Amino acid sequence: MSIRIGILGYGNLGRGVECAIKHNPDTELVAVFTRRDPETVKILTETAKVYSVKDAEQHKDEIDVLIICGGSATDLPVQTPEYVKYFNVVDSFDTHKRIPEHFANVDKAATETGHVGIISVGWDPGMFSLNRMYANAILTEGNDYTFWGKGVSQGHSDAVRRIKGVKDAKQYTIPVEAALESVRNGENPELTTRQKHTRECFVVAEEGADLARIEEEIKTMPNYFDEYDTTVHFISQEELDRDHSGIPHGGFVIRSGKTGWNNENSHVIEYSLKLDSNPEFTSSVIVAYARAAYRMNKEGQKGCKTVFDVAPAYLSALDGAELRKKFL
Ligand SMILES: NC(=O)C1=CN([C@@H]2O[C@H](COP(=O)(O)OP(=O)(O)OC[C@H]3O[C@@H](n4cnc5c(N)ncnc54)[C@H](OP(=O)(O)O)[C@@H]3O)[C@@H](O)[C@H]2O)C=CC1
Ligand SMILES: N[C@@H](C[C@H]1CC(C(=O)O)=NO1)C(=O)O
Repeated sequence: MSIRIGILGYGNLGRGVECAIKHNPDTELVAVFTRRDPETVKILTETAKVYSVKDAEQHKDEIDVLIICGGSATDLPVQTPEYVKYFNVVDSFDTHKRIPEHFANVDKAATETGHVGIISVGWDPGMFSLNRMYANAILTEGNDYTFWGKGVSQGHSDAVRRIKGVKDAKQYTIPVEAALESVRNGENPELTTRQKHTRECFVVAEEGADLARIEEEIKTMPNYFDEYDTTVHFISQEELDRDHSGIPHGGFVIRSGKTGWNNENSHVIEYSLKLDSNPEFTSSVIVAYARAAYRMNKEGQKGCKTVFDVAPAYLSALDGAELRKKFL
C-alpha cells in the first residue's frame, strides 16, 4: 500500500517533490493543487490530476500526506496552518526567526484536528539544523559555523519575486573567503552575519517599475537581506534565463570542540552538501519526512513537529531489522 502524496503549489519545489516521489516506490503522487488555473499547470505524472487549491479539502480522504511547496515569505505562514486542518502536512518553512510563531500556529491546528505537521524540512532549516544540534550535544565545549554557497537560495529568490514590480529573480549567497579561511584554519573567529556572507540578486523588473524602490526594498528586507551586504543587478528575462537558469547550492556546518579533563584534545565535526539542484535535494528530504509524517500519524501522533522530533528510522523505507543489518 503506497503512501498517497498531494503537492500544494507547483513551483521549483513542487516539481522537485514530483521527481522525488518517482524515486521512492512506496509513495505515489495522487494530486497537485494550484492557485493558478489548473488547465495551465502541466505535470509529469500521468496518473495524477491537477486541481484548484480551492478544491483541496474535497480530496482529503484520497491523500495521506500533503506536501506544501509554497514560498516561505508569504505563502507557508498561511497555507500550512490552514491545510494541516485537513491533512498530515510537510513544509519547508525557512524564515528562521519566524519559526517559533509558525510552529505555534501549525501546532494549534494540527492538534485540534489530529494531524501531524512537520515544518521547516529541507537542508537549512532541516539537515543542517540536525547536524548543528548533534554536534552541540556531543561537543559541549566548542564553536559552530554554518556557511552556504556560492549558490541560489530559493527562499531569498522567492522573497525578491514577491516585491511589487519584480517579474522574476534569482539570489546568490556567497561566502566571504576570508571568513571561510579563518574557520578552516581553526582560528575560531567571532563573525557577524555580515562578515560571513554577501548576497547578489539578479532581477527582471516589470516595464516601468521603480528600480530604486525595488533595490531599496530588497536591501532592507527584514529576515532576508537587512543584515547582509547585498548587490542588485537589473537584467532582462532573456539574460536571466540564459545566464542564471540553474539552482545549484550547497554549504557546510562545522563545529570544533574540546574534550579531556583539561580540554587537551580537539575535534572537528563537519557536514557538507554540494547540490546540482537545490529544489530536488530539498524535495528528497521532504519526501522522506512525508513518510515519517504518515507513520507517526498512523501511530496516533498529532501536532507540529520539526526534524528534531522525528526518530531517524521513520524516514527510511526499510524496516528496523533491515536498517540494523544495512547501516549499523
Ligand atoms: N528548508 C530548506 O532547506 C529550503 C526551503 N525552501 C523553501 O521553498 C520555498 C519555495 O521555493 P520555490 O519552489 O523555489 O518557489 P517558487 O517561486 O518556484 O514557487 C512558490 C509558489 O509560487 C507559485 N508559482 C510557481 N511558479 C509560478 C509561475 N510560473 N507563475 C505563478 N506562480 C507560480 C506556486 O504556487 P501555485 O502553484 O499555487 O501557483 C509555488 O508553490 C522557498 O520560499 C523556500 O522558503 C527552498 C529550498 C530549501
Ligand atoms: N532555505 C535555503 C537553504 C539554505 C541556503 C541559504 C542561503 O543561501 O541563505 N540558507 O539556507 C533556500 O531557500 O535555499
